[in-house]
Formats: sequence, structure tokens, C-alpha cells
Amino acid sequence: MGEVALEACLPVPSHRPRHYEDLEENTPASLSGTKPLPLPQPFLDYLHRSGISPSIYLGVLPRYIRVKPTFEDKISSLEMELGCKISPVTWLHGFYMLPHDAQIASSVAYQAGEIYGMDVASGAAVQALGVQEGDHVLDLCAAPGAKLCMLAGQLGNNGTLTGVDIARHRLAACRTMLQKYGLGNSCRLFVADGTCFDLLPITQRTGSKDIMPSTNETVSEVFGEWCSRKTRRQKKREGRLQKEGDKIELLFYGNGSGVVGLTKNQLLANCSMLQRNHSADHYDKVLVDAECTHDGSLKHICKYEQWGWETLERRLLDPERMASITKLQLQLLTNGFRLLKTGGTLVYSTCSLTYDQNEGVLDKFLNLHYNAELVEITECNRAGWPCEDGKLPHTLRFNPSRSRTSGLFIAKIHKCQ
Ligand SMILES: C[S@@+](CC[C@H](N)C(=O)[O-])C[C@H]1O[C@@H](n2cnc3c(N)ncnc32)[C@H](O)[C@@H]1O
Repeated sequence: MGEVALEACLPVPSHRPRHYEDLEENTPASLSGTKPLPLPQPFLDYLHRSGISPSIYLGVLPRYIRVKPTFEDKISSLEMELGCKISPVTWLHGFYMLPHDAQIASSVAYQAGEIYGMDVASGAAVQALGVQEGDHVLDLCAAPGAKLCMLAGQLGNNGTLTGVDIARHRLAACRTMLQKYGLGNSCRLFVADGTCFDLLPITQRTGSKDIMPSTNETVSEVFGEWCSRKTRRQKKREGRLQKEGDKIELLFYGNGSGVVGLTKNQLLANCSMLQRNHSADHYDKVLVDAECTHDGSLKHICKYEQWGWETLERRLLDPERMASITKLQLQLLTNGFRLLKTGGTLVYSTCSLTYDQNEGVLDKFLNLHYNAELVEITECNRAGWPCEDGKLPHTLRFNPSRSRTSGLFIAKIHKCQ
């Protein structure tokens, strides 16, 4: 589905939703005149139980792009090509706002990898992490990769970026993005379960010089430069590695990621480092953009029209599914924090606006981790961000109808001694 107004793509209900009145009452003045949204009753009940007003889905959101710094002075040529107004987002550098129906995919800039579509609230989550050149950064739920690309851009050529996702096909899309935008040099991507992933960054201390190769490894098992076209030998080797029952698969690595020249055992030897508890070898920054019910995303809710509303009932409304998703979120957050070095920063975000998946998960996490502290997001013009306070100190919520962004929850955590 393209970028379409929600009202235009949702089915007309056979009955008047119970929370219709709530919807009318809560319609923001700036959006008045917009018809109430026809959502199925079970979903409205879910929103009601979760304390979310259905009014957040009213109105048509603009679309956003992030542009490479070198492209910023060429915005007028993109305006001419697309035939629409493109305005800079005043509160987050590098982001621009377009009409909701603007089609960027055929533009010269998109094809040349100068711009990509990314919601500006997602950009805020990345900005909150405060990445600096030289950092070792972990993105524990990386696919399909918009945030990973922004992280890679902020990192420059100094430091490393490790992306992890459990879904191979989604991580492959991430790899395509990194390559298209020329951002993969310092990155490595692993297909792995983020709840137990335990590879540390390849820093000088844990780099190839410190780790002795295993005696039964051959030269052919040393990682050479990654390329999209693989030789038959490489494919055979990868097949063999997977057959050996690896839980972790290295899907992509750039020349400056520290992987080139290592053997498989050297790379995986990083695992044992955690037991040694050298916190200094851990990641400086960790992003846990956790799997969630996506109920803050208008675009995502629209997709249920294609998938069928019964899919939504199965994915969002089933109590067992909800319990398993909050458990997964807590496990991802816990493991991300374990991989973070003392003094480091972690950002937890979801595109759900329910209490349970955000403050609820954090509450449980903070009760178990005396050395975790919620801290204020002070990055880049933060005072101008169009968000609201969450229900825990320093947490933020982007409410779509007020912020004109996709819905997002963001919390920033500091790892103390
Ligand atoms: C909200 S999406 C992440 C979006 C991504 N950060 C971006 O900006 O494009 C959540 C991701 O978590 C992944 N995921 C789900 N369970 C996981 C697990 N146990 N370990 C790692 N990733 C997981 C999903 O495959 C999905 O790609």
C-alpha cells in the first residue's frame, strides 16, 4: 500500500463504534472537519483498554525523508522534479516534510541514494542516543534498517555498528539499504535472537591480534571483503556453517567493521568475553527499537485492510500474544543493557502507545536493574520536539495527531556503576 489517507483505505463499519463519542470529543481543533474513523469494534476496545484515544488516528500525516548532508542544497531540484513543496523539519536536522501522497521512489535523488523515507519520530529516537564518532553501537532490532542507516551516517568512518535481527529476509533488506546508501563500511549484520545475542564489538582489545585462530581453521575460512556476488566456494562454506547449527549468521560486514581478516572462531570468540565481564569492551550505545504491536503507526494499521481485520485480532487482541510480546520486549531490553558498557547509553523505543509495552516494560526492568537510570533526552533542539511526557520521568511520547509524525515512545537509559 502506498502513502494513502487512512480514512480512504479503511472499511466502512457495519455499526457505530462504541467510542465514537470519545473520538469526536478528542478531535484536535487543527484536524476538525476530518470525518471520524471507521475502525472495527474489537480494535476500538483494545485502544480503550490501553488508554489510547482513537483520535490519534485522525488526519493525514505528511511523509518524511532524511537527506544526506551533501544533498541539502539540492532540495529545490527535488521539489521541481516531484512538483510539490518540501519543507525542512525545524526540530530535527536532515529531515524534510512532503505531502502525504508524494512519490519519491522514481526520483533521481532516491535512485542515487541521496534520500530515503524515514519518519521523523524515528529520527528522534536515533538522535536521543547521542551517537558520536568512534562509538561502538549496537542496534538489537535493526530491520528493515532506517534507524540503522541514520546511525551509520552519524558514526562516520570511526567506530563500529552492529545490527541484529531475528528475521533473515528483513535483515537482507537492511543490507540492501546500507549498500545503496554507501553506509555499510563500519557495519556488520547478524541474523540472531536479540534476547541472547552476545557478540561484543571488535575493538582493539578484542580484535584479531588478541584472539588466536583455532588450529583446525583453514585460510579459506578467514573472512575476506564482503561482496554481493559470492563465489561457489563462499556459498558452500556459508551453507556448511549454517548446517553446523549456528545460531548466529553473519549476513554482511563492511571493510572497516573489523571482521575482515578474522576467522569464524575469532569472530565468535567474542562471546566468551562477556563472561570475563570487561565492561569497557562492551557497546557505548545500544538501540532497542523493540518488536511491538505497532498500534501507534497509522501506516501499519492501514495494512490490516489488506491482511484482514481478523489478523489484527490475532496479533493485537489475543491476551497470550500480548503477554508474549511484553515478555520479549523485557528480554530484548535486558540483553541490550547487558551488552552496554558502564557509563553507556541505551534507547528503548516502540511504535506502540500502550502503557504495557512501554512504561510497563521499563518499570519491570528498572525494578530488576539497580544500575539503570532513566535520563533526560537533551539532544539537538529537544525543547522544540512536538512530543508529550510519558508516564515515567524523562520518557517521551509522539502522538500522531498532535506531532504529525508516526506514534512513538522513547526512553533513554544510563548504565551506572
Ligand atoms: C520495530 S521493528 C525494528 C525497526 C527498525 N529498527 C528500523 O528502524 O527499521 C522490530 C524488529 O524486531 C525484530 N525482532 C523480533 N524479535 C526479535 C528477536 N528476538 N531478536 C531480534 N530481533 C527481533 C523483528 O524482526 C523486526 O524487524
